[in-house]
Amino acid sequence: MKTILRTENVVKNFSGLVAVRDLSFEMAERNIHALIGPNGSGKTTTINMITGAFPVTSGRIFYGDTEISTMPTHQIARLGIGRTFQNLKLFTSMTVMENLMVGGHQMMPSGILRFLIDPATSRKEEKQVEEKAKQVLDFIGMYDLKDEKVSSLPYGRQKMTELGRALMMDPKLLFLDEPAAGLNPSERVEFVNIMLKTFDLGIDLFLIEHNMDVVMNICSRITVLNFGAKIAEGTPDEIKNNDEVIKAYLGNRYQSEKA
Ligand SMILES: Nc1ncnc2c1ncn2[C@@H]1O[C@H](COP(=O)(O)OP(=O)(O)OP(=O)(O)O)[C@@H](O)[C@H]1O
Repeated sequence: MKTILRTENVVKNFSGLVAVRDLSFEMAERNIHALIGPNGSGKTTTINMITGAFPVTSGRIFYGDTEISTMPTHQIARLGIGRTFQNLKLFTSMTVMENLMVGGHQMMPSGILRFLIDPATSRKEEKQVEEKAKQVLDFIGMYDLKDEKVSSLPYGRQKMTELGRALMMDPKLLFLDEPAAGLNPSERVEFVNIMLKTFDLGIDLFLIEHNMDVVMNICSRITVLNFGAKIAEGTPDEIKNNDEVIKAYLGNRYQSEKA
């Protein structure tokens, strides 16, 4: 199967602290892949390097055949890599619709200068972004909430808004940082359903997640970090039964969740 993402010996140092050490892994196309591990093991830092938010200290990252290790965030986004954040990065005083439109505009060629030079094209783009936002709102089941201020919505709806904003950027590969965190059981079921629908659209998913029920049920491949280093990789069954992963992270937690 074709590889969509590959890291080669990636390292991230924060003034003396090695957050990610010599990390090499591959993600195959048409997969839901998870990155798991204890708090502080380097998961978010890894996503930050892949999406261009942090420069790598050393090592290389490839999206398909394209090296992205030194590309700026906006260029990586334009290639088709999207993300959501552990601590939501929404404009809370704006409406749901406005937040989605900000996401859509980031992918449009026109900026404020273009509006001054060519207002007709800018208006056409505005209309396209609005149409797309309506489709995305429908897809995430939030059309009725489109005019609500984000700050007035429950956390589960805010998280869904962030997913919607990421979808506005037409990703081919979407990174989700702890999608299930903070959700109540029914919100979690709904979010998982939307993630699966997103995958069915042809968008590959890469999750950081501590909820092992979610990970074990929807992911086909899992990479495990501990103290910044990869300690295991495999299918959910392989990971559940890996002694090093049980010792470093899972303990009997997964067994007790299943009980
Ligand atoms: N900007 C930063 N500056 C300095 N240290 C950082 C920075 N970002 C992360 N770290 C450190 O790097 C290490 C890895 O952090 P990271 O957030 O990647 O872990 P994580 O596995 O995502 O944890 P969690 O599951 O708690 O989200 C931690 O020791 C953290 O304190």
